[in-house]
Amino acid sequence: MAPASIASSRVLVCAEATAKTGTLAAMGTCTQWDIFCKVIDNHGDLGVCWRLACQLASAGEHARLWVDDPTALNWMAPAGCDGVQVIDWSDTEAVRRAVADSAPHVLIEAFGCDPEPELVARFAQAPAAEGGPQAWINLEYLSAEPYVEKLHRLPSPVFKGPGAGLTKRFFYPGFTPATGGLLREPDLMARQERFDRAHWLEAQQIPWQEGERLVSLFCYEPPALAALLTQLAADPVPTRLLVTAGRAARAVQACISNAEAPDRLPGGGGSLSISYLPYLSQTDFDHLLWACDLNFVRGEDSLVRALWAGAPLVWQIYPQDDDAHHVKLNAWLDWLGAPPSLRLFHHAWNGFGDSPLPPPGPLDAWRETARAARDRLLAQDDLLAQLRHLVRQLVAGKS
Ligand SMILES: Cc1cn([C@H]2C[C@H](O)[C@@H](COP(=O)(O)OP(=O)(O)O[C@H]3O[C@@H](C)[C@H](O)[C@@H](O)[C@H]3O)O2)c(=O)[nH]c1=O
Repeated sequence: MAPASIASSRVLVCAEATAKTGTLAAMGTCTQWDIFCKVIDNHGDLGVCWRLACQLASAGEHARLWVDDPTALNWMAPAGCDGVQVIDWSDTEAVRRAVADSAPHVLIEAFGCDPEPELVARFAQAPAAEGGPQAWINLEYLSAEPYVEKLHRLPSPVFKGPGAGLTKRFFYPGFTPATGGLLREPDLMARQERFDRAHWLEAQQIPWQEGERLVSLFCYEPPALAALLTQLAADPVPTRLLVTAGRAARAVQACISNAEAPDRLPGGGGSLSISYLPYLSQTDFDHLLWACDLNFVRGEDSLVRALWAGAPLVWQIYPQDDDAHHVKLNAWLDWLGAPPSLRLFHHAWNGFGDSPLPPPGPLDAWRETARAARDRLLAQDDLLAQLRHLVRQLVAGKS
């Protein structure tokens, strides 16, 4: 079951204002945004869509998130989000009610999933007096490859189905000013500054000792995982590895039980201690990244969050069959300005080539790289600001 996050209060505010002014569009704010999300595997699709929905709601918009499997929201967002309505897309009755309820002004299909045809029909026919269909956005995956700048904001006419005659717009998140940017809450940096690491670790019952290096691990099954564990266990600096729930924890446990030299791995002495974490809320996942001296992340959303954390980071990219992820990883390393040590480490961590995994670091240089990248990103508009700007331009016929 999804968390009960239907913000009737905000929906009412929208409805009352509409009655007074005649149109939602006339209000300039409080537009209804319907986001469609299919959970393929892992958590990134939902993680990104949930963040976007919450940021829209915080900005005073009405957001409905359609998701075919909302179960992960139970741990990702146990408190829900005021102003976000979750619609279980696999529930026929919920879909019927939501379609009958209202038509969106902005339709967002995340990662090329086809939105509910009946809602597309309502969207297409929305009368101008009610704000009309303002924009249909195809929100794409994140990449630092050059094609992103070329394709961002391009129109894509719809020829078939209930939306025929309308035009979708590609929206590409990205790392440079000519892309759609990255999701970032307006108060993110201020919250991070106020963060109390010792207090948070204690609240999570993580037995951290002063002087112990903290490393978070969120990964798939990296080929060099056993090598990393062995290195950390042999390092003179003590490390506490905070292993996230799910695939990362299973991968670590498999390494430990398969280890040829288990006496060098945790449980058998050495400098490495391991804490297995429960699934954290997205808010606490951020806290984890803020607390650590080195973050191993994966996929899409955790990469962005690790960039905002400003600590040294290592990315395991989502593997693709045709090895397209090699190009994607290198494009990101180029953008990052990764020093050779970080580049080499990424290649080994992601299983490119035969080089053995070097020891992580130097962490000071990696931190400097991460901070410089964050500064560049902070100087750019965030994804939501860019998305709203595009919608305003489309409404004004200027794009
Ligand atoms: C482990 C953990 C994750 N999370 C959240 C953080 C993120 O929002 C989300 C993880 O998403 P990602 O970092 O993107 O990694 P992912 O590997 O889960 O998702 C991936 O899924 C594939 C299908 C996509 O193609 C990839 O691009 C990528 O998005 O889960 C928590 O909130 N708490 C936790 O304890």
